[in-house]
Amino acid sequence: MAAPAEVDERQPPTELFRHLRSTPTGLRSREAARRLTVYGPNELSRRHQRQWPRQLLAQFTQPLAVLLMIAAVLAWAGHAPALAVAVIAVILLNAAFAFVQERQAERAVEALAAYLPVSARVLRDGVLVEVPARDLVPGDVMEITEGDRICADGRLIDGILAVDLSSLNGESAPATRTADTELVPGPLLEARELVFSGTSCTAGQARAVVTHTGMHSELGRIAALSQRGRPEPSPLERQVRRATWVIAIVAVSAGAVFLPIGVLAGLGWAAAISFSIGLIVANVPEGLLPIITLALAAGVRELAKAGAVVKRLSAVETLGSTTVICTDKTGTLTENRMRVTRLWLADGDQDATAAGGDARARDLAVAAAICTTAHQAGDGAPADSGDPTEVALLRLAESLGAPVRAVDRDASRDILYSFDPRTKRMSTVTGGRLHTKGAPESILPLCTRVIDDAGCVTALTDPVRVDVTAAVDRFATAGLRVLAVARRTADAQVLAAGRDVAEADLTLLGLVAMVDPPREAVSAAVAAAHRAGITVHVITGDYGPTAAEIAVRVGIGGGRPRVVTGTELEQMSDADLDRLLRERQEIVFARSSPESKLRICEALRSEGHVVAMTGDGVNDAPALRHADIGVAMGRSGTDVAREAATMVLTDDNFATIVRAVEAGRRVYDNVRKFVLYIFAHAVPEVVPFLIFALSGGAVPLPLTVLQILAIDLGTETLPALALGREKAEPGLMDRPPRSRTAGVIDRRLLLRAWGLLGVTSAILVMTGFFWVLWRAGWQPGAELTDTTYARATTMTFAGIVACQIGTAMASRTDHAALRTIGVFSNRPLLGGILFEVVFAAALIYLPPLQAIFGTAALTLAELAFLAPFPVLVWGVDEIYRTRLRRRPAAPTD
Ligand SMILES: Nc1ncnc2c1ncn2[C@@H]1O[C@H](COP(=O)(O)OP(=O)(O)OP(=O)(O)O)[C@@H](O)[C@H]1O
Repeated sequence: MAAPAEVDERQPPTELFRHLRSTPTGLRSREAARRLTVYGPNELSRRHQRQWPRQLLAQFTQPLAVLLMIAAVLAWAGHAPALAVAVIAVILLNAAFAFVQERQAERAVEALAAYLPVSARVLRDGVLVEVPARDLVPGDVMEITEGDRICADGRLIDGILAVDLSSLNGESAPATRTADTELVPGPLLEARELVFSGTSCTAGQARAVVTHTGMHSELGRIAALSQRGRPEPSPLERQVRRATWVIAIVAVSAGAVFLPIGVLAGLGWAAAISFSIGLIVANVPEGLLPIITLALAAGVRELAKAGAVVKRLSAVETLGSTTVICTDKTGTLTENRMRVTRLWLADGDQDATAAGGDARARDLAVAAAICTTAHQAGDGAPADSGDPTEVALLRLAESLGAPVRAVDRDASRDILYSFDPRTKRMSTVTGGRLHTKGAPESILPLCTRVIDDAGCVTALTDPVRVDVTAAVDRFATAGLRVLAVARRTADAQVLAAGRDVAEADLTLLGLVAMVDPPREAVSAAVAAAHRAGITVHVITGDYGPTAAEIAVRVGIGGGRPRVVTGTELEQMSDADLDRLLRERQEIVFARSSPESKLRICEALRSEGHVVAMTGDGVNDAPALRHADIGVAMGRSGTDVAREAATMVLTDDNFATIVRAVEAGRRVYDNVRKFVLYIFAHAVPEVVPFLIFALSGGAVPLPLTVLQILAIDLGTETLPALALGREKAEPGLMDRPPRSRTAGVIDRRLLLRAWGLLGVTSAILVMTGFFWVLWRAGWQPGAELTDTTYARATTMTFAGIVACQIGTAMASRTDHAALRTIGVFSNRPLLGGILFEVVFAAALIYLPPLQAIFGTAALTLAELAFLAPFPVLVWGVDEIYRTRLRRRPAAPTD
């Protein structure tokens, strides 16, 4: 990338424009395209691409690899070179495997950026257009408004902003940035006229000329200096790492204990050492962690395709344990496509589509349309943009024959008091008149007059107030969103006194009521959430009855949701709120403020809930950060909310949250499946040694050390990987959420792995071994010929492989019968099993491999003896799962 011309961003705008060869109306598109080739795209280069050698090396320095290396050295020193080579092969294969998986996981997370394109508004050819943030170039004039992420460094040329610089200086209080400012020397980050890439705008509106982009921005410089930290391990990874260590310690201790016993039982020292090492290497589950990371990454990739982009791998598992979803109403439960259907004027309700002939209706519509910042498709914008409530108001004015053009509206506007989510109103001043629109309870108390039936201004009497309130309730109980519209003349003196003084003594023009129908898939998704034991609360800025009606239509609150208003919530003590939430009734929190979202989230979390919370505004960011899963809207939300969230919905749809919960549960289940599979093989591998040791050597060692390694190396991994891809089990969303404290490796899993699958396999394997010995006429303590011994150990080896096939099939479901998901439905697993069989056959029948692994060709009768093993192991587990399903409440963890 070429460096931009050395620009001093602290010079006055006129000189800065001269240096940047730009103007306050921005660049021409062709010039911008040329600069893009010269300066390169506005993005941070990925440093870690060059870090792969270090990543690969790290695989060899991690403790488990070091442990295996010690084992290899001991084997070499103990004159067992074949074993040493085999252990080194284990180390190399594992490192390569873990490295590839980690890279894949990283790539999955990186690829998510493509689902969340960041854009910026810039002036190109004098027109305000939206471009991908990576296309910004020095000299561009960008517009920044509340909620935007600032995409390049720049100097303000007009307007005033509050910016959150915490990403650069850690300072959480917003800082003011303004165009007209005296130059005060000092640190760059504190310059009041400058804005920086990577920070965000929390309030205001301004334009700035871009001075630096990409790696030349302040953020780029910081990124170039700092090392990219390793991502935090997820709770699941931490749990599994701990379990891996416990097992490694057990394996090492078992190896250490075996050594003297082996010698006492008649093995020579060299053979006993080999054996101890084999036991350790076979039982250390070094491949487990990378498989888990990969399973989580696969979950992330799949979720992104389904419309839910999660930013951390660990979010996938948290999603699975979600117990409460707190959702917005507008746009999440509803379509966010508003249409004004009803009006209220002093003489009563009117149908909005038939009110064209009424001058008062037109006046009301124009006043509402003037008090907007949105754009209608066709009116200077390719598509509707801005708040859909406002687009509906612009459409209303047009349909009543009094269109308000966005250019005229903006050009004639003197002041904009933007929408305040606390007061729930917005005002604009145009030509000495202030127009206000907002929640009726917010506007009505500020009104002293009203337009009467004849279109004249009269005093707003109490009976009329009662009429207005009744109309609001009438509209709201029909599920309509209601706005009051008012006006006043505002002279310079009033305006100088500030917003609070200006927004008073208003004349009420009337009410507008609009429909925003529920999204189609939401009812089914709410029902699915309920079946899955998840409570759904609605937290909305809208009016109680409107929100309650929408909640009822989508099935929240069982037909009669409890409504708690913002005022009621404010008056409620923390203890009362806890009590209310403990009732597990679904609640509509209406007219709520962003602060109340945070309070509800805290209360729910303190009760032990795992909370998914949606939000889209700047003020929602704290609640999104605080929730277990903060969910932001990809389409309608602000950049600030998207940044604070853990998950971004690219379709803004409630149903996607429920789908994400399902995916989270499935990934977690699959992790348990391959942990079960990998753990199960320990028993049939260890039991042969126990029998040898306990018999004091009267029974020959049923399995050679290289045969163990062959199982560990060649036959285990592929089926385990395939289990990570298993489809959702039936009933996955009919179970209550798993408890937050439940470990992935619990007692039930261990009992099933070791006690059931492991013991069954060990019995079968040892039966096969003794059967071969018996057929050869062996007596305890008697010497064996080499061929008989080789055939007997081969039988043990092949027996373990056969049992692992049964274990793999059994591990595919946790509760359900295998036929409900289809015996042949996991193709990768069938492939893995085929590989396992071919690998084992090669070891048994290829003479060069026979020589290394001490195997001998099995006869048809012996193969026939092995054939039922997989079905028996799998069958025993089917019986266990049938009994589990019959139990009244199947455990979920
Ligand atoms: N652009 C606007 N101008 C004036 N008032 C508005 C505007 N948008 C919304 N309102 C009023 O403020 C209320 C709350 O709006 P807010 O955007 O906070 O919540 P919402 O969109 O209704 O709900 P949710 O929080 O579920 O998305 C609305 O019911 C409406 O009365």
